Amino acid sequence: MNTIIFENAQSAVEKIAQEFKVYSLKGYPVHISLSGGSTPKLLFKTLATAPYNTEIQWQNLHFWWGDERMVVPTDPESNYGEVQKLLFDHIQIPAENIHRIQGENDPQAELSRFEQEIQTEIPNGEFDWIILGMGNDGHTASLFPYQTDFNDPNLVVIAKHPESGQLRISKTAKLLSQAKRISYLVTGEAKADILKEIATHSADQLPYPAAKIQSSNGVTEWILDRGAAKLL
Ligand SMILES: O=C1O[C@H](COP(=O)(O)O)[C@@H](O)[C@H](O)[C@H]1O
Repeated sequence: MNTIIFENAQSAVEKIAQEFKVYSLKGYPVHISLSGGSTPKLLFKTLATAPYNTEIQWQNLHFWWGDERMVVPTDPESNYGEVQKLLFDHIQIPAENIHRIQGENDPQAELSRFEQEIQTEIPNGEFDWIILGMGNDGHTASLFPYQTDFNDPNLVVIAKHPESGQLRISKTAKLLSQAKRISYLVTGEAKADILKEIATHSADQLPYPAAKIQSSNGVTEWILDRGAAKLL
């Protein structure tokens, strides 16, 4: 397990924010996939403030999501809606650089539309950077333990949250693993036990998608704070 451990969550997200700047200065379009849930909110707030809000060349960055809940963007559950509120409303970024999953649409129709958008924009299916989170149950994106088909040949899939039944659209394990770089951002002591399990077992012994999904030909890293890493 390739871990980078920071003193606190703010230092961890600052590291990621600096990487956004590095990618944005490359001078060509860079495709970045964001995660949802609670963990990355601090990252989005940090990116919206100085120096990142003005130093990052936002016009070079294209934003996608690993998953989306099938809700309208104004719903607090919307992964896109949170980024819009915390980040996009505070920076200058061309609308065409934002490739959201349209959670307000019919799931089947949106699955096809979004898959087509990926194929058009990224024909080789290799995202430059995919930032993922991990739920307390070991899910990542909306790929949940015991219900994920790791051999699904498609790029995206309709998933159902195992407890709430909420419908979601998620990138598949196949598409995620084609990324040039995968960074799991995990913070807080609540995730310490599961991180220890992942660090001490081989992925095939575990049911957790977060343990199994890695970049096939690139880098996979775990960006952690002290709390999450306390049992490692
Ligand atoms: O449901 C989700 O959860 C995971 C982890 O979320 P967190 O609240 O524990 O940070 C997230 O990566 C995923 O995008 C989201 O839809």
